[in-house]
Amino acid sequence: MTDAVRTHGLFKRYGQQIAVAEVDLVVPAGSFAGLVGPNGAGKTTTLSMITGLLRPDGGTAEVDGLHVWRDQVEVKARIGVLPEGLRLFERLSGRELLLYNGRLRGIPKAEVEQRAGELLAVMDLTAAADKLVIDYSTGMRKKIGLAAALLHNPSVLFLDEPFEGVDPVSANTLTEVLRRFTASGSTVIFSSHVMDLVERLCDWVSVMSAGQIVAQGPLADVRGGRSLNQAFLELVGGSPQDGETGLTWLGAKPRA
Ligand SMILES: Nc1ncnc2c1ncn2[C@@H]1O[C@H](COP(=O)(O)OP(=O)(O)OP(=O)(O)O)[C@@H](O)[C@H]1O
Repeated sequence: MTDAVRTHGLFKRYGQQIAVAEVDLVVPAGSFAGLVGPNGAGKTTTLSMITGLLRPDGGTAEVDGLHVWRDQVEVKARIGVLPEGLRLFERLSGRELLLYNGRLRGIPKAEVEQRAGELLAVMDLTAAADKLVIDYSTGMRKKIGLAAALLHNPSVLFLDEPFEGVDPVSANTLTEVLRRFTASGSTVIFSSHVMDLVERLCDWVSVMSAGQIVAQGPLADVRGGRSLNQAFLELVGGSPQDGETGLTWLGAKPRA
């Protein structure tokens, strides 16, 4: 089977800083895949290059066997993206935003209206459907962004920190929507810092550290009998004691 995503030697530098150092990321089709790593590991930079938002300095990226930068139109038709720091059209209502996105994607009007109504209902946004996006909360923005990314039924969905700012009830709903999506053979790739969530949702994990993939494969293999959190700490070189060095002054009572 074709991998949903495959990169070869993907590379990006910002001045002296190497953000992504020849990364070979693989995600099998139909996976619910997690991309994890500490702050600054290169996750957003990697996802941006795979989704055609940022041009790599080296290497290649393929989605469904198509070259991201050579077959741009075909790739963009197949993917849905919820990027970090998503910019939305603030002066449209949630419903208008979905209808506009659907028309841009070339979906017939009646079909877009039906899909938009269903997505708004599933995301619990029906009551806010006619409110301007500028008045949406952080979690509501994530949900309308996710609805926009799903509207054209993409083959591969890329989500950068999709659960950040989302309340637990909505997070459960999003989880169910995404589970249903992968059960039908589509692929989800999401970045997260929340190991419990990744462990609960994902069947495939890629761990990044300092611009490189340090572990990748089925969840059980990456965990290796440990919790994912423990495996993560061992892989990225952290230890639970690290936070205890220094800071002896913090919390110390002022001397009388
Ligand atoms: N536009 C930019 N200009 C300069 N350096 C950048 C830029 N974007 C990212 N970097 C650097 O590239 C490295 C990787 O950043 P990136 O945002 O990809 O990490 P991340 O794994 O997504 O981090 P986080 O978990 O904190 O979101 C970091 O060292 C960061 O400082």
